[in-house]
Amino acid sequence: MQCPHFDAGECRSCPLMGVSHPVQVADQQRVLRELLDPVTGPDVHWHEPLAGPESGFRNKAKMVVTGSAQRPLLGILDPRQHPRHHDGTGVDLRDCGLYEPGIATALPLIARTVTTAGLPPYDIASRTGELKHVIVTVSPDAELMVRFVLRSTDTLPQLRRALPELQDSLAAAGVPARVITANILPEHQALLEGPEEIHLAGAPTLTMRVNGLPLNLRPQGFFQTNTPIAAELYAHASAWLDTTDARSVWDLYCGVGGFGLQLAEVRTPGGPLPVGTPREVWGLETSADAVAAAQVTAEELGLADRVRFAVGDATQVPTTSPHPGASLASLPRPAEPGGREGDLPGELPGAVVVNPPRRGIGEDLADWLERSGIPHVLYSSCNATTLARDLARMPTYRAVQARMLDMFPQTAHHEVLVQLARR
Ligand SMILES: C[S@@+](CC[C@H](N)C(=O)[O-])C[C@H]1O[C@@H](n2cnc3c(N)ncnc32)[C@H](O)[C@@H]1O
Repeated sequence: MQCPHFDAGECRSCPLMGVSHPVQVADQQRVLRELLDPVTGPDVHWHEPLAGPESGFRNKAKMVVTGSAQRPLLGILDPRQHPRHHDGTGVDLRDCGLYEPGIATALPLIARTVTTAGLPPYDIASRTGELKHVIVTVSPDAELMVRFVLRSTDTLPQLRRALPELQDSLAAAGVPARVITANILPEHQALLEGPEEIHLAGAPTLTMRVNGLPLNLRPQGFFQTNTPIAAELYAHASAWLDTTDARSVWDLYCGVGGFGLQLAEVRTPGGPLPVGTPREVWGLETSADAVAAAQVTAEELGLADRVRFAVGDATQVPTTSPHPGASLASLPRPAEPGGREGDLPGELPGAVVVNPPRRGIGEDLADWLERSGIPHVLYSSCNATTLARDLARMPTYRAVQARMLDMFPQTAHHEVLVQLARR
């Protein structure tokens, strides 16, 4: 992939731009193995890395708005300036090759709305102006969620007046806006968004259809960056869990429920449980928006009797679980070698999926899992360094299989899924 902004030095978001994609993937697999092999040992079955397209894969654009209402720039603050002494000059990245085509189509139309509505971009040097960011997400059905991040509600009336024209133009371009919101971020801080979200038009959620599951995304909910690779990630988790006899699973850091909903029944033939065997799922997540959206999907799929999502801190799972008896003080003993789910004290699940942010699951949860007796863990990580650190605290688990998924081409980041089984 070639990028004029990278070549000009005006965007540094893609440090591997210019390195051929197969070399990027092979290098990352090598680095990953160097980090994990000392912890997991040699017996893991490493699948070939799974790569998708090297461009046009990002389903979300987070654009800083600079320039003027007449000539808005949608992109980033010029990275050649020092952040502390930045004069607010921006670089327009509407043509960034990483975005899915639906976003590339939408951005010029959204920029036109900035002009029509007369929204003055926020200027970080003078701390004046209103429009800070535009955040656009595109679904696999080519529908959009468009969010205007504003300093205050002052320009909301003029934005509202301009919306019908934006909606018409997006629909005519084949990328209808399913959700439009304003997010209010009053503080002068390097944050993407604030806590207050004002619904302006359309539905409350964007449907992200993944492997046939209608995942519901609310404005502040997390969604994996690269939809086709996310689909592969959930499908792998499903196939790998289907090699076990787990009939219940906890989805920790569940977001909008992608793992949990995919794992709600056995889907792969040839495993110990027949295809269609239902699983109990309990998901935990700190974002109330994401939990509400996950619960709606469970209800839409008719799974609400056995698939439940809750707001809570996964690192406190023993006390916030649906099994309050399983507090830190009354941890179940590890299963005996060869023990099965049914042998465990209490009502702990047959398997746990963890998919934490870059900081990993941390000491408390790793130690709890280590002592829990839970037979199977699927760890999906976007940071191999914290993954290796967490796995080192869980020596009772043996890594069975692992795969790198190329979620973030052009960068040194990737996703890795590891299946663990209690020794
Ligand atoms: C990498 S995302 C994974 C989301 C989801 N599993 C998916 O596939 O889309 C991490 C998620 O963890 C949530 N999170 C962060 N810290 C958490 C915590 N301490 N407990 C529970 N969830 C947390 C974030 O809000 C985010 O949705």
